[in-house]
Amino acid sequence: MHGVMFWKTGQGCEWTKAGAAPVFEPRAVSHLVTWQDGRCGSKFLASLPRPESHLSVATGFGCATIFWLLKNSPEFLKSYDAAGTIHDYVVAMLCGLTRPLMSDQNAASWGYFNTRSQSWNLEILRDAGFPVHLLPDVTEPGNVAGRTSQAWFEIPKGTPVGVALGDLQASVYSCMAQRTDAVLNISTSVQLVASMPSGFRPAQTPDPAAPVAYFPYFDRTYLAVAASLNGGNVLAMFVHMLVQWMADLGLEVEESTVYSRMIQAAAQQRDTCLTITPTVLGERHLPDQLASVTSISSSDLSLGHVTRALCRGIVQNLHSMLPFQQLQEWGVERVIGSGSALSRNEVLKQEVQRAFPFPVSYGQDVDAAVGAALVMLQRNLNQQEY
Ligand SMILES: Nc1ncnc2c1ncn2[C@@H]1O[C@H](COP(=O)(O)OP(=O)(O)O)[C@@H](O)[C@H]1O
Ligand SMILES: O=C(CO)[C@@H](O)[C@H](O)[C@H](O)[C@H](O)COP(=O)(O)O
Repeated sequence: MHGVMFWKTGQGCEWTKAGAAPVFEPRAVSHLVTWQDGRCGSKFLASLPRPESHLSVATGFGCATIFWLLKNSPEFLKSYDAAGTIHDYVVAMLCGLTRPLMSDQNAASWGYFNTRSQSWNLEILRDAGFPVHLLPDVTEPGNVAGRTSQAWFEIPKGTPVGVALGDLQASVYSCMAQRTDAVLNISTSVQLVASMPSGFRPAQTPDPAAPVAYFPYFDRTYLAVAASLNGGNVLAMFVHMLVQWMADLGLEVEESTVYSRMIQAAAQQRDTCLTITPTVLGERHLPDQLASVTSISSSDLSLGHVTRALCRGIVQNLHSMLPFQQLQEWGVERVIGSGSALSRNEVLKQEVQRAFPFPVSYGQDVDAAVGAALVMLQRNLNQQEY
């Protein structure tokens, strides 16, 4: 939802026949710059104008990436006249839109978008030389963006298509049954999310040092989100490191074997004094603070100790961003756990259960695609065109 890609209007894709059914293939498009992109360092971000928004701008956010390209690859930017998140691109191609349309959820994720006035910071951006023609039009999530211009995978031509939602908001919508639920997703990264009461309005100025951001949800409500950049990817890095060390030592081992053995070892090692702060990738609010290992004693060096400490560290890092007691103050009564890094790792589940002062349950259909479908069904069911 923070990422950006570019394309040429009218040449973004080509519809071809795959067997009997039409499919579209990308044509004059750029690669995707994702939320994980690290090209905008602290110095570069500090050189950007201050947004008129409650959300600050971090590396991997669409507008920061465009600013970077403007400074470092202006010729690249000149080759395109449309931009959006990758899901905005898909909607634009499906419907043959000449101008991309974006939900305020994705616009807020790009930065330089004011959720109160529902508008881009056009003046600030123009003054900084930003190519404002690349900013999509914005509409409310749940609105229809257009109709399919072709039949597509059994979906008939002329079917209404909703404007793309933020993937985080769509995942939350799929599983947050009540306002007293919080959602904890641990996949590549981690998000801990709680819903704010309907009258809640975030402060009007951005605070780059704040670990909790307020992302727009539906009907002018907000989600409080602690989005950590260090989740399952840290475990994946650890596994990759071990596999590489083994290869350097002349031994071959599959990553899947390492995952299962290390989880098994840590499951038997119920506690450890080893402390790992797992922020290998920094955090948006503390980009330069990297990972560390402390309290290393000779008795805590086994694979079980290290894996337990790593899993605990991921949960503790999240707690340092959004103390779990704060959730209690917001009225949270239950945590819904989701994400493949969590569902596949018993030790991470134990550490979550140990740290949260609430019951943790695991959703069956926690999925952005399910959330997007539910939004369109529930919010448009009574509209005339259905
Ligand atoms: N065999 C495994 N056992 C346990 N955890 C795994 C295994 N393989 C991957 N993971 C964890 O799941 C995380 C998410 O993996 P993946 O499914 O590839 O990504 P995503 O869910 O973000 O698309 C990885 O970062 C890693 O921590
Ligand atoms: O960064 C945030 C929220 O700020 C995430 O929602 C991010 O944009 C990603 O879309 C999500 O992390 C989902 O990706 P992944 O962890 O499943 O790879």
